[in-house]
Amino acid sequence: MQTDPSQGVADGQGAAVSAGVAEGAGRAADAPVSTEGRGAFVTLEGGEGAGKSTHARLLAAALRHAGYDVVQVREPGGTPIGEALRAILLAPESAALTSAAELFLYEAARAQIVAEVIAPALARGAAVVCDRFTDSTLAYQGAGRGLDPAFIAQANELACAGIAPDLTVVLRPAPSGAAAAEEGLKRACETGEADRLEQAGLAFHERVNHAFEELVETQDGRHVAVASDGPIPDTAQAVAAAVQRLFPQLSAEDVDAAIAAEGHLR
Ligand SMILES: Nc1ncnc2c1ncn2[C@@H]1O[C@H](COP(=O)(O)OP(=O)(O)OP(=O)(O)O)[C@@H](O)[C@H]1O
Ligand SMILES: Cc1cn([C@H]2C[C@H](O)[C@@H](COP(=O)(O)O)O2)c(=O)[nH]c1=O
Repeated sequence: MQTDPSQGVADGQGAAVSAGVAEGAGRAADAPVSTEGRGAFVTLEGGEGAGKSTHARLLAAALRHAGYDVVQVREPGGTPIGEALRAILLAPESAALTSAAELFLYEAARAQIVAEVIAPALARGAAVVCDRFTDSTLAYQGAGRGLDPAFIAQANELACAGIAPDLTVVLRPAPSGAAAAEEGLKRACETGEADRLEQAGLAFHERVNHAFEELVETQDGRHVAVASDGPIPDTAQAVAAAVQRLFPQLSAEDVDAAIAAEGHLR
């Protein structure tokens, strides 16, 4: 379970991002991404323990080192209301929460962070790095809980008010959905008591991880898979390479600096 509630707005300085775009839109995987004057929006996705918070943090630090103005956030959370909803959603004591109630709480947290943090940051030209976003709802409440994906897409749209990620890095702690679920849960549960979602069972998490695989397989030009089954520095460089077309100033040296600052060894 990710317990650090300190993720929120943290601004760097310097160059605004000159890139952005509408969701999916059938881009080639290596095509440049245009953000039409606003900042760039990157999301990190994957099942439990995939490495999202580690790589959101390292990517944000590398981008700041490269001179970008960066806002790093997580979902659910990132605003006082969102963090309160996160506490309800993750508490094992919330076991009675229905799937519909769960969906609406995630969407409420999302509507809040989009309005309060993400939209204003993008409007001023900042880069936004977000740990989980709308794809998590499709994977967890759609594939995991069995709610209608078309309804979820509509709910996502309402909460996002026209904002969509330019690029999404899907982290894979193992090559297949089933193995990723097992390895990711093992990693996540090593770091503390399992939260309500982590307690949902292996079959649930296999469906979730399979759904992330399916999003990558759409080859829509937004979803990029990155293996997180090796050393953290290698994955950090691969994440940076995956988003480089949004951030031309970002270099391997910036990633090295972020890695060194966190004390990771090669
Ligand atoms: N290549 C890697 N990249 C990221 N994390 C890794 C890697 N290899 C091992 N790990 C370990 O996996 C664990 C989970 O990482 P992290 O908390 O970043 O994942 P997460 O996806 O944010 O988890 P959660 O879904 O529980 O919030 C950490 O203990 C981390 O050290
Ligand atoms: C955004 C979102 C998240 N979830 C789930 C996924 C995780 O189990 C938790 C968040 O905790 P983490 O430490 O950030 O991994 O919430 C979900 O089910 N639906 C969503 O839309």
